[in-house]
Amino acid sequence: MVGDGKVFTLAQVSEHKTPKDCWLIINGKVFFSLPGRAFPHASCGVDYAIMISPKPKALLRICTYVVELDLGNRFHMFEEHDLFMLVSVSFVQQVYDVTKFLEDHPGGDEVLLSATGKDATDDFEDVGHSDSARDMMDQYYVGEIDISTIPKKTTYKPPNQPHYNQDKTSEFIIKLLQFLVPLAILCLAVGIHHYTKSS
Ligand code: HEM
Repeated sequence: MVGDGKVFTLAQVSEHKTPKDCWLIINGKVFFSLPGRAFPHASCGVDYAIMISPKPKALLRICTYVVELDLGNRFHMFEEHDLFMLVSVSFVQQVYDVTKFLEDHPGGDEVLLSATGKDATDDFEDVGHSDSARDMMDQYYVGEIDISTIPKKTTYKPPNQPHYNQDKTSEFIIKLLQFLVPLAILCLAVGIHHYTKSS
């Protein structure tokens, strides 16, 4: 189940990128429900796995994201048995209309404008915004984005390495010949010298 807000595509959000109309896509808030309990807001991110999980590897096997529940300013660390319930998690990104905030943003309006038309979560997180900054976000919330419309992050793949010959035998034979051939020539020369001298 996803929040009640309107769901936008990336293309729709990208239309709002001017100083008079500026929307941002931030965060990876998670909406999901556990049997009998509904948690409307939870933030997620792989970084939290390292921070909060006693068993990050086990956790990451179940779900790429780790969820940290915000229960009224108290953080709930998942117990191991909770993790198996993450299968029903839906990931959504919030859309914020920050037009009215542009002038007042302590980081300036340019950074906000440059963060439009894409998932600005990393930009937002890199700054290390305070809790009060996060609290302010709710007033600019206009909906959610359909994350399937956001291109997946591409990971760097090194170009294919040239195929090295693993068989070292031929290399060894060449080195051996480089040593044996001059030695054979030397022996032959010495032999000829002795033969001609004695005759
Ligand atoms: C709704 C979204 C946002 C809100 C409500 C917000 C709010 C704030 C607030 C209150 C501060 C003062 C410092 C703090 O309390 O953490 C701040 C600083 C800053 N913000 Fe944002 N911000 C938002 C989005 C962004 C985004 C997307 C970026 C980057 C592209 C950004 C970049 C910065 C920078 C560079 C500073 C200055 C940090 C410093 O000088 O130490 N902000 N923001």
